Amino acid sequence: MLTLHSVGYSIQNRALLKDISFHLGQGEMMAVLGANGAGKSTLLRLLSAERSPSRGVIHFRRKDLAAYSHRELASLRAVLSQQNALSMPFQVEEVVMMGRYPHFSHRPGRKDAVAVAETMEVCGLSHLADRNVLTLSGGEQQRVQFARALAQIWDRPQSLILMDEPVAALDPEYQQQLLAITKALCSHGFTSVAVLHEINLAAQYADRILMLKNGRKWHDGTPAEVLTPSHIYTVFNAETEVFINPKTLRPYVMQKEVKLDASRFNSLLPLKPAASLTFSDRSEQYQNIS
Ligand SMILES: Nc1ncnc2c1ncn2[C@@H]1O[C@H](COP(=O)(O)OP(=O)(O)OP(=O)(O)O)[C@@H](O)[C@H]1O
Repeated sequence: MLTLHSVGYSIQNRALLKDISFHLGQGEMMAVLGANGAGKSTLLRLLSAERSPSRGVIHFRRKDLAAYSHRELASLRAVLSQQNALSMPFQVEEVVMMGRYPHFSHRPGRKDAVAVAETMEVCGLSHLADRNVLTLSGGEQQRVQFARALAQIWDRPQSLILMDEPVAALDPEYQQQLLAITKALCSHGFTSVAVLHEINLAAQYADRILMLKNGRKWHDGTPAEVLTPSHIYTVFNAETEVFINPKTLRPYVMQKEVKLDASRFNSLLPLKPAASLTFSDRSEQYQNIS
């Protein structure tokens, strides 16, 4: 479905991605993990053809990604990016229908209406169909954008879904729901790549995890292969304990509490450490601040 051969991307002589190779098969659900600035969004921009690699080549369905027209790509892959903010008062249904623009020229047809109705139902948005999208909460708007992306490829199994931090604004229920929908689609032939910050959601849903560090591929494999304490420490500089869920055999990562250098930290704070203060000390200090 998707193959990267030694892909690199540079901007103003700075290499943001270096020598990345991997193959993603049809039906796979890949999570991309990495610290802030590791190059995850940049990689997604290359996979969506928003930007072109400076080195190497990306093959999508055995053809150079650069050889696809915009229209062809729009009917084969959908993108849910981090910046989706709308400024016009469209109705929710109209925004979801925007996903169908590549499929009709003047008016939406029956297939388009069905795709919109079905994706809104799957995403639990049917009751919001005629709401002004600007009046929705951040999480609701994110779910509308997810439905728009799904509507774009709804009737095209074998398509690719690319998502950059799709669950960042969602509550726990909808985080699970969005990834469960994506996983269900992958079991029907779709393929997906999602940039995630939530390690345990990646562990729970992804077939495959790609870990990036400083623009390089650091680890690539199943959640159990990739999510070890030493790999996580190398990539995130975070101390963790990893347990295996006996039912799913998937890892569960527990982060250890971070201990700050107390003497240095306390010297930077405006107040004395709370433990050494009496109540009257504290109220006096707060009064002084206000
Ligand atoms: N247009 C640009 N010009 C210069 N540097 C850039 C540009 N775009 C991205 N970068 C840099 O490239 C690096 C990778 O950025 P990218 O957005 O891909 O990281 P990320 O892994 O998605 O990070 P985050 O988790 O914080 O979203 C960062 O150091 C960023 O500052």
